[in-house]
Amino acid sequence: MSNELLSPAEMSEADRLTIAAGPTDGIGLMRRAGEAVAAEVLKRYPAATHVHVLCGPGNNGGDGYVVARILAGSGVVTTIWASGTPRPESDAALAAALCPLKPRPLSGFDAGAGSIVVDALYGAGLSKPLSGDAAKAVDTATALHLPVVAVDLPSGVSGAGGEIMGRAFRAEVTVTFARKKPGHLLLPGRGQCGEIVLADIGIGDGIIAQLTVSTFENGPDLWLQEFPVPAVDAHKYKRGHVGVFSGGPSATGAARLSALAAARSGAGAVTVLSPANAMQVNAAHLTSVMLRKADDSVDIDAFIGERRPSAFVLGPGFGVGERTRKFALALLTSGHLRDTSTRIDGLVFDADAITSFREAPDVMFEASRQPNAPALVMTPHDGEFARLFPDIAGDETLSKLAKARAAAARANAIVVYKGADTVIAAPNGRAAINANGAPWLATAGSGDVLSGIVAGLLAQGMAPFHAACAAVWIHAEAGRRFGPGLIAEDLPMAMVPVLRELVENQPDLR
Ligand SMILES: NC(=O)C1=CN([C@@H]2O[C@H](COP(=O)(O)OP(=O)(O)OC[C@H]3O[C@@H](n4cnc5c(N)ncnc54)[C@H](O)[C@@H]3O)[C@@H](O)[C@H]2O)[C@@H](O)CC1
Ligand SMILES: Nc1ncnc2c1ncn2[C@@H]1O[C@H](COP(=O)(O)OP(=O)(O)O)[C@@H](O)[C@H]1O
Ligand SMILES: [K+]
Repeated sequence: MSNELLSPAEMSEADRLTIAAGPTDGIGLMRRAGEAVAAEVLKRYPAATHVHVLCGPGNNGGDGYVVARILAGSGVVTTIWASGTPRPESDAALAAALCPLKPRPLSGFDAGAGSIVVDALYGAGLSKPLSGDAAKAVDTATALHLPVVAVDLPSGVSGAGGEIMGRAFRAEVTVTFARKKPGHLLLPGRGQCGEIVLADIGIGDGIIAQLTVSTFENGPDLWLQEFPVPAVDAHKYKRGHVGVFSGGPSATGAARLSALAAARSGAGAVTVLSPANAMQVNAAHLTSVMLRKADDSVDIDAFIGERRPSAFVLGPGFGVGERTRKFALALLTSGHLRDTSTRIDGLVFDADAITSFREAPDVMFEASRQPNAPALVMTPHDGEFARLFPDIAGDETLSKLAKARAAAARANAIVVYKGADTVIAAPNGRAAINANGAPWLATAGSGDVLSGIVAGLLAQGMAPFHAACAAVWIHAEAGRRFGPGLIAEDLPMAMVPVLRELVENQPDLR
């Protein structure tokens, strides 16, 4: 697998383990890193008149000296602009010594039209906001509209969390090594990277395996093995039964969107659970999806007892308040109603089910921590996240990845922290960052569809973290492929070709 995302600390550990295992040494890794960047520059900009390589004082700068040496050796007019000098006897100092070009001070950086910038100022070691000559270099490159090739990360972007520290280069291409870093996928960092090229510099899969990485880029590699495909002798209830709670007569659409998505994602049966006064409205709009009255927890218990649902969605269009809290807690404590052979595989709390606990989030967390509680997946967008986890949301030292992890641990739930860079985090610290979406998904009801897909996959027995990851990826893929004109109603149908490809690519078709 190559979907692991390495923190700066994990990357330097990979570096250390590789060198310890031999035969590659530190300068060997640096040489391969520089060669990969130089090859990319030569391939992409064959007509460049002049390449300006900006070198920092650390190993990122060391990579830059290798790039400059290769480019100059290939006949490209090359200038090095250096900020500080590498620490004596470091790999970077050796790379600088092997480079025949005399560096000029970064303070004087200037470039003519047709030039290319190689940004090798700071990478994984960025420790404070860009300032002084480095910040000025960003401004100069931006003002001159120069194409930038970033080494490892655009300088100023945090590899751990994607934050922009002070200022950052906006690269056309970023060449990174061994594995991507979270900062390549999280916003705003992702927007600064341009195209990301992953170069093999000799850090093997065996080394990465020793790191026990817990952060991944979301994609089929992570969960395809587990993706549900019905067995030959399947019947509809074996494929899972999802219950989706509907709001009142003027707020029923969200639940139906969610229900349809649950059905499309492969649940064998889906029931909309409706207040008595919204039964007619729902009935007028449902065909394959079933309908049943659910006004209170007695109705919920009866449904669970008689119809053996395996997953529920609560929240879309449901309304904020005491009734929602009661329903949520009834579901979280429904374990006692089921024997282990027919337990509820999971709950999805979205929208109003999240907001309803804003005054007393601990009441929900307490219930979700009980040993019998069904697995809980929550799908907050930014606003909902801040209502349930105000202190985590407001902590500016935390990245979106760290926030999602902290929330998942506190709530004992899978947290799908939505947005253009959705993060899926589990209470045990595993997390995935999603990057296949598109802004077409920013349309009313899109989140309702997502909650239904999660429930559909939970009902088919996928483990909660993987169900959430798969749902987010499928939802994003469907929206991205559909493109302009997308509305939430289109998403369930747009999922079909995506699902087909997943099933056809499944390694273990039953
Ligand atoms: N770890 C690995 O496996 C490999 C790392 N390589 C390169 O090494 C880089 C990491 O090297 P380092 O750990 O030396 O880190 P960097 O070269 O990214 O930066 C470290 C240096 O910059 C200074 N610094 C950081 N932020 C600053 C700021 N805003 N203003 C002024 N000074 C600042 C630090 O004090 C330190 O001297 C990677 O990004 C990559 O380019 C490659 O050589 C290949 C192998
Ligand atoms: N710019 C974007 N790029 C990619 N995905 C996006 C973007 N904006 C929103 N989304 C996705 O669209 C969905 C919107 O959900 P949500 O905010 O709950 O909307 P609604 O409440 O209207 O259903 C989420 O899955 C989110 O990740
Ligand atoms: K850089």
